[in-house]
Amino acid sequence: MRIEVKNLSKKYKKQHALNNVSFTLEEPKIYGLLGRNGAGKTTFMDILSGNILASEGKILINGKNPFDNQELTESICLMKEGDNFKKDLKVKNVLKIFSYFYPTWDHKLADDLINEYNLNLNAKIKSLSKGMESSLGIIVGLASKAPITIFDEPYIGLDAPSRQKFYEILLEEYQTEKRTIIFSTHLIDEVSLLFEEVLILQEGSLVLQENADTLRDSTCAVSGNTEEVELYIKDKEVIGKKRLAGTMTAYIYGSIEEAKKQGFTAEGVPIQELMIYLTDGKRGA
Ligand SMILES: Nc1ncnc2c1ncn2[C@@H]1O[C@H](COP(=O)(O)OP(=O)(O)OP(=O)(O)O)[C@@H](O)[C@H]1O
Repeated sequence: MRIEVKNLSKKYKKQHALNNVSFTLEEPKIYGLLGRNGAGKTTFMDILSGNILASEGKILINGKNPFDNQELTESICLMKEGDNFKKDLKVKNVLKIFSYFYPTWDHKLADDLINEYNLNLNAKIKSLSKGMESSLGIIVGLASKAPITIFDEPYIGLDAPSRQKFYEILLEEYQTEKRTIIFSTHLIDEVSLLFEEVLILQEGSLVLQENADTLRDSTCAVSGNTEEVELYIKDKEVIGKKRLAGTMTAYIYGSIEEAKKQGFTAEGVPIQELMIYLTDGKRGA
């Protein structure tokens, strides 16, 4: 499904959670939506899911507005870090409700995942541990097979092996059937290999949208004497610069080898580091 975000803003009183954001998600991919606390990620995901209205601008999914549009909301599954389910329901009731709601629901996958995560179907949500409740969120998100599936830090309380299992199953499922998966996470190092495209929000604005392989393979951090680095990057595409006491690190699109040949210190830029750099309010260029 094609998602077009057009001049999207959301204001809470005077606070801009999103400020004139525009981008397009063209095709089914695994998108990483990154940004620091309060950057506007959850607000964006809530508007996309049709849960809240934008103050200005719009999101169109295949040309239509998701707010109050059942046909579209059946195609979108948003699982947040908690409070996805009513506390008095049993696990089996939750599965039944979501299976009715999503026409694409995969019963077999849901059953397999319930076994995998060892959940008791008769347990009430309020009796589940944080990790167990997170597992159920992951199970519902995956089994919904919704063409747009959104995970907003869904792993609170999940231990590392359980998260690893989730990433593996997500990839397996995605490889058998592509869908748009939007993943918001603070565990960037852990998840970044899953991403095919990365979007970074900073204080309500989009500061980067890029193919993840391009970020991994075609960006580098070049460090050295400020004047020499400035000269070297003059004709290059620069993502940003960081200065420190006569030295400079420039984040650029370019080859590590080439920069090394010129005598600079050069290394790849992990997505985590790029995110920190791009969202550092004090960065100086
Ligand atoms: N219901 C609300 N009422 C008032 N302000 C809100 C509300 N929801 C979000 N905000 C504000 O909007 C901004 C963006 O919040 P949002 O939850 O979208 O960020 P986020 O990127 O998801 O953050 P985090 O990584 O901490 O979850 C923040 O400044 C937040 O305080």
